[in-house]
Amino acid sequence: MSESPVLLNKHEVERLLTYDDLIPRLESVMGKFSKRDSSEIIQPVRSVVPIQQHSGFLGVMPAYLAAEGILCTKIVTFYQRAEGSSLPSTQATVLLFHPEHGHVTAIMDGEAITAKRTAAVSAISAKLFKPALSEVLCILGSGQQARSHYDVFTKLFKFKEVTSMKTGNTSKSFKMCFCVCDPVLYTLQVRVWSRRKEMAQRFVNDLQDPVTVCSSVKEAVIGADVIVTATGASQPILFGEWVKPGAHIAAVGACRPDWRELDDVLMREAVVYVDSREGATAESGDIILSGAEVFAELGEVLNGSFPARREKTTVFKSLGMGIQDAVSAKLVLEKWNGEH
Ligand SMILES: NC(=O)C1=CN([C@@H]2O[C@H](COP(=O)(O)OP(=O)(O)OC[C@H]3O[C@@H](n4cnc5c(N)ncnc54)[C@H](O)[C@@H]3O)[C@@H](O)[C@H]2O)C=CC1
Ligand SMILES: O=C([O-])C1=[NH+]CCC1
Repeated sequence: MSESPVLLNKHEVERLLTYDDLIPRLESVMGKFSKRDSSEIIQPVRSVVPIQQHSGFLGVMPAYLAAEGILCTKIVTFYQRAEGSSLPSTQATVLLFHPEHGHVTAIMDGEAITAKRTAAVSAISAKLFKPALSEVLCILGSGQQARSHYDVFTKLFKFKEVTSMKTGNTSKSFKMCFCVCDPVLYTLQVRVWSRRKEMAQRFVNDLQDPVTVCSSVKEAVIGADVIVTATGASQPILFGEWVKPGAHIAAVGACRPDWRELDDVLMREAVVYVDSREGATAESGDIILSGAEVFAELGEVLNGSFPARREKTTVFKSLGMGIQDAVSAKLVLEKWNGEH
């Protein structure tokens, strides 16, 4: 008889899954995935069941990683929620199986995994594609993904923007720090926009570090070097005409073939990277409806088959992959096993 599966709740998964451990595993698995060796990795495009009556979707995301001995599936629901709803719009459970015997070895919360692995993958894209001198980060949206992206981007990268010496404003939104190599005061600069300004303000109130709340997308993105779009929008909110040439956009929302976050101008002018070509051509409205050409998968850059065109405006269109959940869940289980 197989042992009962390990059950891990959101709190435990959040505690055990750290970006430092996760990022190298994601880089490795995405690089391998992009070699399309089916004796190594099998990951079909997600199956999605629309729940039209309730503006929701159920997705099933299986993956098998032979060399790592990981057999996994995530079951995820995502809903278009009214602003301020107390229910999370993305909820998930991840199941790990014994690849040889087929029984379930672990059942764990997938909300924390989804939040952290998505943000970690966007951070990998930023590491590869953001301009060498990136001073301003802009986050569109103030939900779960916005928060995990804020956490990992500010952990990995430093953003700053020159500010006038005279505006020595030391409020929460503008914490000053002194740069010893240049006698100018700098402001650590992160900007957030959300549909309702009070939601963006609530987001900022939970943070230790200074973040500027913006009243419009245009105000938030003008001059930004890195832009994260993490919204439930189904129509474009980010327009190419506002985007600084050379900026990097990590586009996380709009995961349906008829949903958009980015307009045609941006999609056609940027060099477009995706997590999976099959996923992008089946599920991304930004790609399908704009007719934009996909330049490469993130994994193809990670495994050296395609270049990172950092000098251009770049879009990384993320949809989420079962292999990302699989390596995250395995990491969580390994850590848990190490403690018990
Ligand atoms: N690429 C990936 O791997 C993943 C993508 N997602 C997608 O990322 C997006 C954000 O997910 P969560 O942070 O979990 O959701 P959330 O509900 O926590 O946050 C959504 C944010 O989008 C805003 N928003 C909703 N409708 C909007 C509209 N029409 N225009 C502008 N803003 C709007 C909300 O105000 C909120 O700030 C969703 O589209 C979700 O499906 C979620 C998980 C993984
Ligand atoms: O990868 C994922 O879990 C999701 N992508 C879009 C909604 C959920």
